[in-house]
Amino acid sequence: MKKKVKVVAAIIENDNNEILCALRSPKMVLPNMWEFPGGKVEKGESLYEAIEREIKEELKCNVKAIDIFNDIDHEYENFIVNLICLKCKLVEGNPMACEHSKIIWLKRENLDSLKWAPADISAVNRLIKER
Ligand SMILES: Nc1nc2c([nH]c(=O)n2[C@H]2C[C@H](O)[C@@H](COP(=O)(O)OP(=O)(O)OP(=O)(O)O)O2)c(=O)[nH]1
Repeated sequence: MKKKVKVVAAIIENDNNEILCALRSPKMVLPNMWEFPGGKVEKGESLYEAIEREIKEELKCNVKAIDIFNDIDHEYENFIVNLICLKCKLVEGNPMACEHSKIIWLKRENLDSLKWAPADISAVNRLIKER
């Protein structure tokens, strides 16, 4: 049976209504694909705690998780991901790409110009239709 991993990812919007997109590095699983920054939920953590911790670790800034935007299971070749995307608000600092190859801010209508990790497509499509 395939292993299932629970992953939280942050949808962070700036004052110009742009959304933060992060490019996975060539060394990561799913190399060179775009994602919403985040990572695996640890034992005993709430989803909200997990995303706030992951963002601090990966982007060296503080966010507050507001609510769950999208929750889906996606089956990859070697594992199943339960990807939970949470809307988050930047509360302190500016995101810096420490583990990612790069991060960019994009308007909703341009989100589909990137090569997204397959599990992210449903959240991306919902965001594009959101307004
Ligand atoms: N962070 C993140 N991971 C995603 C997304 N979409 C998607 O399929 N994934 C997959 C890629 C990875 O297999 C898994 C997350 O693992 P990760 O490597 O980013 O998490 P982590 O920082 O906790 O990893 P680790 O090195 O500590 O084990 O979920 C997404 O939008 N954000």
